[in-house]
Amino acid sequence: MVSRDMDTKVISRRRSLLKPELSTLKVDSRETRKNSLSGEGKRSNNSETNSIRKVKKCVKLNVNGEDENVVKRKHKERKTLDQRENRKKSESFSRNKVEYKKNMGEERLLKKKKKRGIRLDPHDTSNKRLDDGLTSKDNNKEKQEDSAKEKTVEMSKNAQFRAICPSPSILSFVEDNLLGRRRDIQIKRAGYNIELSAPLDNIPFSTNSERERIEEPVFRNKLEFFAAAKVSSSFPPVDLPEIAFAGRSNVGKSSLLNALTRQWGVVRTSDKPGLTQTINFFKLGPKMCMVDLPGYGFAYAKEEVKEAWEELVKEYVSTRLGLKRVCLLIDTKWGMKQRDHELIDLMERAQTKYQIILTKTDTVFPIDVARRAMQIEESLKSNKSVVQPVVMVSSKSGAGIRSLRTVLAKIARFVKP
Ligand SMILES: Nc1nc2c(ncn2[C@@H]2O[C@H](COP(=O)(O)OP(=O)(O)OP(=O)(O)O)[C@@H](O)[C@H]2O)c(=O)[nH]1
Ligand SMILES: [Mg+2]
Repeated sequence: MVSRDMDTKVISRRRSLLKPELSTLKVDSRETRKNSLSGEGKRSNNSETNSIRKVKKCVKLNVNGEDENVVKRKHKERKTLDQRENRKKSESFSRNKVEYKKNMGEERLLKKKKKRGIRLDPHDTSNKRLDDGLTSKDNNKEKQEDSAKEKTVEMSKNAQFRAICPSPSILSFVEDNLLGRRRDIQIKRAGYNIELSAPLDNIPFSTNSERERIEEPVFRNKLEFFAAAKVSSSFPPVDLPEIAFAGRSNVGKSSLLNALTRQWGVVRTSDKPGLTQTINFFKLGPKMCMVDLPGYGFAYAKEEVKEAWEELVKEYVSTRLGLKRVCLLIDTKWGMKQRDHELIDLMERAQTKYQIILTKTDTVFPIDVARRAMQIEESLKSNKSVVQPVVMVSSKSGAGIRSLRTVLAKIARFVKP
């Protein structure tokens, strides 16, 4: 009985926590007590225990006397709350991580920038980082100023070039020989067969090939290679009058030899500067010798090797006894360069006869060919060893080749062997 009373008491104490059905249970428990006091039989007693059991089934109490369902619910709620908090924390952590990385990256960049900004004394010669910091800025400024100056000089050079008025004789020569960049249709209309190699060098409509049609008999001879020299001691003995072809690398020296003799491929050519690396001697019949010189200036070769070629060329043009003329080849597009002037000075001092040949005339407009010829003729007016006029040619189109043959054939004619 005591235990039963205790149960009912606990139930009433916890009624606020219980569901509505519990209030009915409370009524039941009161009735049970009444019944028990009035001494009613076992039946009522049993019904009371049954209802308590029912309550016990619905409401499980834990050790502290708390309802387990409620505790569970609370626990669940706390758990979900905790999970939410954890998620928030992890999100904020990853966000922070990204920000941290960003900051670190910026810091590193700043550090790098700071490194570049190290100020160094420009007058301290022991300092090896003169290109850093302020000095580099100064250098850049200087460079920019220099390049701007160069540009203005270059521009004024171009302007000066465009202002040249070629003489009527030069202009008419350019037109008559179809020098300069021409369209195939124009060459065709002039009566030349554009299917032939170097068509402008041949008789119009000629189907006869190559050497037989050459107007200067000396150039109909076979071109024969007979010696190559890397040093002056290996120059061959002087037997014949020599005509040498000098100029910057890739200017078209070897190609011109082939075009003059219409013997394509006898002298090797290449679009890579620096192919001819020795002084090559070719016999052209019993009366003349043609000499192909290595080029100077830019070439695919080591610096010391190029210097050796240049020295060899200088020695040849200033000391060779049999040398009757140096054809100094100049690219029409680029004109004369520093190295060309150096060689001219040397030949002036050595009193070696030389003539300027403008090459690759097919790469520029006819008016520019005339301007370049005029410009060079004017600049060399006071020189003593130069042979005028400037000759204009194109080994590719054949323009001007016949005129050059005429000039060179005269040398062979008048020279006594
Ligand atoms: N468009 C055009 N190209 C030419 C002419 N003459 C030569 N070339 C080209 O220029 C390049 C160089 O010609 P080369 O005759 O080997 O020149 P090089 O002066 O002997 O050169 P190095 O032996 O290196 O000093 C080749 O690709 C030729 O085809 C020309 O009249 N017109
Ligand atoms: Mg060559």
